[in-house]
Amino acid sequence: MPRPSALGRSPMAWVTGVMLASLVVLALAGPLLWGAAADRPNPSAVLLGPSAAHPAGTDGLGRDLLARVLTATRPSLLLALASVVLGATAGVLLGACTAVLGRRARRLTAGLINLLLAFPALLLAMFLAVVFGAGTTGAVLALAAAAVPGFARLAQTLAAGVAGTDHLAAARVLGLRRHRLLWRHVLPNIAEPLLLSVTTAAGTALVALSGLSFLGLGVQPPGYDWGQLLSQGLDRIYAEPLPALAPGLALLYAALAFQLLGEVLAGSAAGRGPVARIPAQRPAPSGPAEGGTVLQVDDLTVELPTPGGTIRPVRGVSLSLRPGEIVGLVGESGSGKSLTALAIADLLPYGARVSRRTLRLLGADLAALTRKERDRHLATGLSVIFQNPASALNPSLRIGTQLTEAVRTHRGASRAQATAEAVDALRRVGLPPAVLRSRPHQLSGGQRQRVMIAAGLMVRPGLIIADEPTTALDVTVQRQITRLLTDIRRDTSAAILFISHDIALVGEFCERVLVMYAGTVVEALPAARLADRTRHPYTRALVTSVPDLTAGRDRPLPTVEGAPPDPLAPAPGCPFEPRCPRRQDLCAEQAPPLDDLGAGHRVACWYPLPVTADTKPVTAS
Ligand SMILES: Nc1ncnc2c1ncn2[C@@H]1O[C@H](COP(=O)(O)OP(=O)(O)OP(=O)(O)O)[C@@H](O)[C@H]1O
Repeated sequence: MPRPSALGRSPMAWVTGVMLASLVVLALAGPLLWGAAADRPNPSAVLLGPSAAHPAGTDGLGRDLLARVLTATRPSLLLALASVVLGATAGVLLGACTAVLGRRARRLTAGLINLLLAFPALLLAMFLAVVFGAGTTGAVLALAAAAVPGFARLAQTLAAGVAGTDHLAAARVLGLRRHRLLWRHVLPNIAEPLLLSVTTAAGTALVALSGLSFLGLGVQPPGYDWGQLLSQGLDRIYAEPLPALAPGLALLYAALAFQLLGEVLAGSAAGRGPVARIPAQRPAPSGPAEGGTVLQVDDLTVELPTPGGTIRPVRGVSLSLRPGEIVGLVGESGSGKSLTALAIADLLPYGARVSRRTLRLLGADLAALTRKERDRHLATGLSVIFQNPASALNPSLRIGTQLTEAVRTHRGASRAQATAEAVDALRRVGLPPAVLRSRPHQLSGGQRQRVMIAAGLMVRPGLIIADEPTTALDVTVQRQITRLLTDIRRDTSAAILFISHDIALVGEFCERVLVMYAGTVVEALPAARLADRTRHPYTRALVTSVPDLTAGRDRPLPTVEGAPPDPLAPAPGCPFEPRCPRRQDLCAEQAPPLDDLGAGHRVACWYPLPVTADTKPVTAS
């Protein structure tokens, strides 16, 4: 929310504060100070004009109109606020839940919101006021119901932004239930714009409620609010304008105060600059690996619907990791690395279809588990470190809350125990316990990435998937993070799947490397072979295109000529064939199988390169 210091410097904020304070004082003190005069009939002073005794005149029973206007502040404000709170609560819950519902329920809810929005709000309020019955309760409920669609649409739109964030994905992997996702991860991140809307909606509700009372559908005699006083004053407006003007001015003053409040809060929020986008890390636990394998994936394929048709960005990928092993998954942008990781973590976007022959994590066949069991197994066995630590941590939560959430949810750990574990996890990644009290925006990029890694360690994962965890960091911090991952592997025996487009980094940091191209693994080999034993022309091209400091500065950097194939029009042959310097007829006709060359080396190429010793050494870029 806006900082008090920023608000304090704005003259408009001061004016707004004074106006709101005066309304609050009037609402509290009005009935006590002027309630008696407002209700006391005086047959000798009926329908008088303004005078010193009655500055706004009197009504048909001789009651002082100024006293009635001042006394009506409380009911007018309370009823308007009640209708806004009810309408906003229902609307926000309806709209925000679309971020955590399944596809079908989300569509139904979105359809319902669209349907409700088709009715003009004020007409709907009047209709409902008649249905609920003329009176205070009916008017408040009618206005609340009429406000629901607007708030629902706003919350739905805002929540859609949160739904695509890494930190919500991270929370899903943690296995948090939907209501918890909603309360902890969606609502806090959309609260600010919603609160701004609530303030302006309060002014609108005030006017609308007075309108219903004016029409005889709202507050009923002997009760009264500004709308009803306005209606009574209107009967004699040509003879005495003040009895109508006084409640009208009060209404205008209060509506303006709420409107200004919205403006001040919005201005302050905008001036603060964008909120650091969050996120964090994900989950994961530990468990015994079966047959010495932490992860076994065979023939993984992912299909995604796109406007141009269905694409298969991952096709028949197989990989396995043993405890304590660091395997690199490398390839140019769009080769399917992230989708492979997301498929393993069960985090694919809505609409994705996944098929696989085997998907075993820590001894469990994920396909054989129920949804709930799978979520729990993933939440306690797998940790995912996202590329952008600034967007992977929830900006609205303290680091301590984010670190302890998973262990408290899954292991039922007490707050003290979870905090002790969080301090230990932070220590392991080289951060002090004080970080627990920080929020993500108070940390540097490297510190956030360490926090993400610490969050993953909290569940003692058997497998850590690090999806380009160093791409957003400078080279020095990159080194610190890769060293940290190496230490973690040594200390915990967790296997690490390290995804990167930087083949030099992968060659240096990993033990085995899988090279992906156009959704398939084209070569798998020990990292030590990258320098001079690559057999696939694409891998060789990647290796030779790594710049080094000794290259002549006047010579252009080597690049891999051409572009990856169009995923909407896959060719039957080898996907690299159009760019391959060694292509022959067979390459365009048939995709090559991933042949085993022995010594952990496999290649998918009809005409693999001969082994040479003249390839340049791979050095970190
Ligand atoms: N939600 C989606 N809908 C449609 N296509 C998608 C979606 N997500 C990814 N793709 C496409 O799938 C392909 C593989 O994407 P993926 O993110 O796995 O690539 P990547 O190798 O990780 O690339 P990068 O290094 O840029 O992250 C790309 O062509 C991408 O455009």
